[in-house]
Amino acid sequence: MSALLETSELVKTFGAGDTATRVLRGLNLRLSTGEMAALLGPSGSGKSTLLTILGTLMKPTSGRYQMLGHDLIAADDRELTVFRNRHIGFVFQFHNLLPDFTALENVIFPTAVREGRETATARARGRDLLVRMGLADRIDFPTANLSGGQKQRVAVARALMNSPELVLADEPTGNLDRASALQVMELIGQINRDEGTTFLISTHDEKIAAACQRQIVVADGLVTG
Ligand SMILES: Nc1ncnc2c1ncn2[C@@H]1O[C@H](COP(=O)(O)OP(=O)(O)OP(=O)(O)O)[C@@H](O)[C@H]1O
Repeated sequence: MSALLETSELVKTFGAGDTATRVLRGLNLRLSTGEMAALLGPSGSGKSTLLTILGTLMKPTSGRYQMLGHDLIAADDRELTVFRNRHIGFVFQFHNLLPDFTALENVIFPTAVREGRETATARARGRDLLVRMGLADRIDFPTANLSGGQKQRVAVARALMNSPELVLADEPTGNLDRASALQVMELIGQINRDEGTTFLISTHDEKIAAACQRQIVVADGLVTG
């Protein structure tokens, strides 16, 4: 499989002097197109830091990072925003849905804001994704009225709206019960198989990790397994 992204010798240090914390210590990672990988490691090992850097939301202190042939270290903020909007989707533990907006409005909202209008194509894509997330009968419900698992499935649909090559998920099932968590993972797996979307999913849960084809372990700021 071809490489979707590759990091080399990523270092991230927070702070300076005596209080400096070196979180990533020369981390090397390669993700192939179409992989569904779990990111495991003890609390504080640097998983969220790594996801934030891979999502181009923060630059490393040093090291190299390439995705789809782009040098994302050399890119400026404007180029990174364009790149991120086009190629990367995000799912977080706390989904940040707008509670008074319907499921469909939440899914298409970021795209509508970016494009300055809401198109029929976007609505159709949003509906299709919600149906695939098992939410056909919840499309026009305000998200305040949905269960935790349903909300997280809306968040996954929102992340997929622009057909990104990569979806980064930071403990997406962290506040769900086991059955809802496994259902979200099953639906992510279907999207991975159907659309070839690459997923990197941080989790503390071995069962969630086992639902992925690959397990990447981070410890002390390095990939150790
Ligand atoms: N902005 C920051 N400033 C200073 N230190 C930070 C900052 N962000 C993260 N850290 C530190 O970096 C280390 C790694 O944090 P990170 O959130 O990446 O770990 P994690 O593996 O995702 O942990 P968890 O599994 O508990 O979510 C921690 O010691 C944290 O305190």
